Amino acid sequence: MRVLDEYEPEEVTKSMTSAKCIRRVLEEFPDVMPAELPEDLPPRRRVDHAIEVMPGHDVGVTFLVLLGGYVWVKLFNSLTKRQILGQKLSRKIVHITSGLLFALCWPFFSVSPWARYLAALVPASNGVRLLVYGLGILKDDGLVKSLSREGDPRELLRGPLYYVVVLVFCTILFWRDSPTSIIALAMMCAGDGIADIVGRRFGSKKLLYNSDKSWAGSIAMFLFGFIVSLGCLWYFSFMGFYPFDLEAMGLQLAAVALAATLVESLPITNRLDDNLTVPLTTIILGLFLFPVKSTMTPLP
Ligand SMILES: Nc1ccn([C@@H]2O[C@H](COP(=O)(O)OP(=O)(O)OP(=O)(O)O)[C@@H](O)[C@H]2O)c(=O)n1
Ligand SMILES: C/C(=C\CO)CCC[C@H](C)CCC[C@H](C)CCCC(C)C
Repeated sequence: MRVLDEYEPEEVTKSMTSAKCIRRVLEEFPDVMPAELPEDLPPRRRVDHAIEVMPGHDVGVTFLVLLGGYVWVKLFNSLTKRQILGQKLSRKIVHITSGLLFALCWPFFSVSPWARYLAALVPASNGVRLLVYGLGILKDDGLVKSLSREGDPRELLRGPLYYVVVLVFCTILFWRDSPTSIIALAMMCAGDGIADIVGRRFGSKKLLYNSDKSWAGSIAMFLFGFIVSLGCLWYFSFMGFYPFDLEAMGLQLAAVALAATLVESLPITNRLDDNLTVPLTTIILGLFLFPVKSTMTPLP
């Protein structure tokens, strides 16, 4: 029986996905354990190997992330109810953290083609929850208070609902195959979220073309959105999904962050919610600057 590194490179054709590679490796080397895989494999492939042989893995991860989302929002409900956090700040922290924490869970799903759809069930189920409480079918004052500006349940049907719809689309359309989805979520969650917090507090100098927005808020959005995008891209690169080359992508990322910041600053919020315009701008630009790649390159 050949050991792994006796695989001839041409035997691992370029068209093979990581799942096929690993399945072929497992067929050929059924007793290969992650510890015996070549040391220079990126961490992600070790997780792949383990996951490939664990049926029901994705269902378990989906359940854990769903539970995590419920607990996370419940935590801020409680902090708001006990007046430890103000309603506006609580809503913004949930806005900044929820979508990012959700995306950071993506690498723990398997390479199965169905993984993205299972993952999308998490924001989709939160969307159903927002509809049920936003339409008044059920009542939960704590949830409404922690996710709305003025405590009106119908507010859940705007910003928060658009937010989870964007999460569903980014998960299904892009998944881990392109940096675009990660950048879009970083700009929507971190960028738009920090603009509100910084802008309300330090935004005395308003923008010339929009007296509701400030220089401080927009500069904070650009800088924090750019930095969080870089951090997320580094994380997905560390997990083995695509290369992280600051020199190659830094300028393109700055251009995307600037475009999203400019769109957010426009006086169109009363008609078009930032939770739609910011990720949409990022995705349109990102598709040109960061082409969609296959999730993994075949094993060497
Ligand atoms: N570039 C920005 C963005 C926001 N703000 C401040 O943050 C407040 C809320 O910003 P806005 O974009 O209207 O909030 P949303 O993103 O719509 O968030 P939410 O709907 O969750 O309140 C603004 O009134 C303003 O005081 C700012 O100064 N500069
Ligand atoms: C108030 C919000 C937007 C308004 O601009 C954010 C709404 C958040 C959703 C109600 C909850 C989203 C939960 C995530 C999809 C899952 C998070 C899981 C993670 C492990 C915490």
